[in-house]
Amino acid sequence: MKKFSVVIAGGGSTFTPGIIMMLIENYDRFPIRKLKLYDNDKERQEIIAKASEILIKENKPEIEFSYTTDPQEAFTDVDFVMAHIRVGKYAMRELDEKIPLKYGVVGQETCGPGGIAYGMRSIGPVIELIDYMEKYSPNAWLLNYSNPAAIVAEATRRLRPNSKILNICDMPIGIETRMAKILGLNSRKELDVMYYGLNHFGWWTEIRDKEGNDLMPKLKSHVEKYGYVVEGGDSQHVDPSWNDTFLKARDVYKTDPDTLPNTYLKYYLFPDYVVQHSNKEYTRANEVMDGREKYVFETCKKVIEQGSTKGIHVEIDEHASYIVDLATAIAYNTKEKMLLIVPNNGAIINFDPTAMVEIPCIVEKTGPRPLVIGEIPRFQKGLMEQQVAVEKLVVDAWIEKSYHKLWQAITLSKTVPSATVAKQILDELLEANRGYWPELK
Ligand SMILES: NC(=O)c1ccc[n+]([C@@H]2O[C@H](COP(=O)([O-])OP(=O)(O)OC[C@H]3O[C@@H](n4cnc5c(N)ncnc54)[C@H](O)[C@@H]3O)[C@@H](O)[C@H]2O)c1
Ligand SMILES: O=P(O)(O)OC[C@H]1O[C@H](O[C@H]2[C@H](O)[C@@H](O)[C@@H](O)O[C@@H]2CO)[C@H](O)[C@@H](O)[C@@H]1O
Ligand SMILES: [Mn+2]
Repeated sequence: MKKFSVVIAGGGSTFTPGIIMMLIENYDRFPIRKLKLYDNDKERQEIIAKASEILIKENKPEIEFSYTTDPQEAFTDVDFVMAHIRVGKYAMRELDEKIPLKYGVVGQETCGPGGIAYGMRSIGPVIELIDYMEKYSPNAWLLNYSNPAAIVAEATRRLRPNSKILNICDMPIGIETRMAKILGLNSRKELDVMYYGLNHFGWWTEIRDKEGNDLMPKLKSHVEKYGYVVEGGDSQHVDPSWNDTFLKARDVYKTDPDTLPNTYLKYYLFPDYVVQHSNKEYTRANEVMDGREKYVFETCKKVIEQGSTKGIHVEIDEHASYIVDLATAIAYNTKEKMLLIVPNNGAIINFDPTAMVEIPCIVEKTGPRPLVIGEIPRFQKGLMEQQVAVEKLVVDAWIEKSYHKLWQAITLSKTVPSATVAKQILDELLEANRGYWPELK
């Protein structure tokens, strides 16, 4: 059996140790000969990397492990690049969230003005990853889950249309895991779903078991009362803000009881509620810095100090095994049905063929084959047209270095009440992002 060489770009990510444990756990179906970490922050990555080295030595010593900030070393001799970079790290995420909130607008990592600011920071560095990969390992695939995935995907469609990049999001996977719990099933893999939308902006239209039985009625009656809140929850969403997001799906669902919604639609359909329930001084970025980031880095430091994981629990991010599903679909032509962010190209008949949509695809050796969705209703079509225009305007703004296009993008976001407010937010984001965004004219 062929063994693969993998580089994780964004090696210093809080998700890296859990993903490495997951890769070790899934070694039998996805054998790895070489695993490299790559980051542009040497100090941050070193802590994660030194602990990872110990994890690998203890669990799969046959994997050759290394870490680097040198692109040539990182991208030479690789089959898959798994990318989860956060350009500007949590310090910039905090500003993305807090600046819009000052003006009474949703402050969120990927939705609204914060997501737009993050998109303007991420386009260049993700394109850079593609270029490194193509220069040093032209046959490799880039599996990207760096955010904001919608804007990044539109940028890669336009700027690197022939590159081997697949954009994927774990939000539907997380929600489907909850759906399986609601239904009393062991795994989301027992579900057969149809879904359409944009990234962080979509709807399930069908959920069946493998025998074809309709599971929507049971799910709807749960979501109507509790949203996606399930007994026991899950280990990744212990913070109150996540619970609120899963619960609010109850109201999002009411806007179209024919479908089941993605949780992040709450930012577009209930922005007033979201703002009222946000703390302007302490946002999700603060929660993550005080929670996940602190915990992951403290745990890694303990592992390094004692030179082993003895008595220290490093959780396997089994939820992230969708990345292995994707890699094996490409490597072994498994033809697994997966939700990916791909060019619409007629899959949604009554929608812009050039839009990047999130839809089920059969994933093969040569890449994804999107399934036909057909026509979508006016409500969803209207919302998606507005949002896709925002995403396209951001990419226009980045390519043309246009202040005006970026102002239009923020103005058009459903989360923003007027062009005046859009301009105020834009001007403050622009100052905060100097050095990250292209110089706008
Ligand atoms: N698509 C999804 O479903 C999904 C799910 C979870 C997280 N994410 C994304 O994964 C990313 C990582 O999240 P996190 O919370 O662990 O962030 P993090 O800040 O802990 O890690 C990101 C790492 O990327 C590095 N980095 C930044 N710019 C880089 C560049 N140009 N080249 C190389 N490395 C660079 C940083 O130094 C940092 O170590 C984010 O983009 C996040 O939004 C996506
Ligand atoms: O606020 P964060 O950093 O905790 O999460 C932001 C990310 O939220 C989604 O990912 C979730 C996913 O939905 C869930 O199932 C589980 O795996 O945890 C992930 C991280 O909490 C979203 O899909 C990402 O794009 C966001 O970055
Ligand atoms: Mn996502």
